[in-house]
Amino acid sequence: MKLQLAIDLEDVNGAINLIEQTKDSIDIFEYGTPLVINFGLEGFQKVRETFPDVTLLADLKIMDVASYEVDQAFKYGADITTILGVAEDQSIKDAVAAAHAAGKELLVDMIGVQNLAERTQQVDAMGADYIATHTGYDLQALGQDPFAAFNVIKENVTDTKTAIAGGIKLAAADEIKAANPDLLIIGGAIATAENPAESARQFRELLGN
Ligand SMILES: O=C(CO)[C@H](O)[C@H](O)COP(=O)(O)O
Repeated sequence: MKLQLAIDLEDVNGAINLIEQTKDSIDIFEYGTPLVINFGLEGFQKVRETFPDVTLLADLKIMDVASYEVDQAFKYGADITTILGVAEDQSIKDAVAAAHAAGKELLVDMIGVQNLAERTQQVDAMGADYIATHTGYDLQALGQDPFAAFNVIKENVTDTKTAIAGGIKLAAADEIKAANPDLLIIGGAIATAENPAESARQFRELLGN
């Protein structure tokens, strides 16, 4: 299981500071959508220039014009980018093709997908690298957690790696271990902790690798 830190802060220097504090414990750093919206890929480039060797995911949540947007993410230094599972099939196929032509990876974010089992099978057949269940902040506020949805994804993939995101805390250690995703995505539980380095270290210890 790999550990991804989702950085949903509102400033690039804060993101850089957080990476510096946690980089010994984290496999993949996510340049979150709020950073994309506020500072675009030029902000992302600053993170890449500061950390040439870390694995960076640009959370673009692409919906259309997929090959162009995927290409842009990689042009600015991303290793992985994201498209939404509710996008058109053609967009997801174009995104997979563009990512693999660049020798990079694509994560399909299933936020908002209603027919999860069927859509997971369809996306799995399109050749994406990761399929992620994602309970967004708006549903987290209503008390939903991502583990039930994650099991639907896990039961319906063949080769695609699985990921889970959305309000996951260390208190869910047993559920995390039982779910055993390929990629565990943690945002606020590390980023807004009193001691992010220690929180990241505790998640790393839970993963046991
Ligand atoms: O993509 C996101 C929001 O759209 C977040 O990065 C994801 O939900 C993980 O963060 P958290 O653990 O704080 O929910």
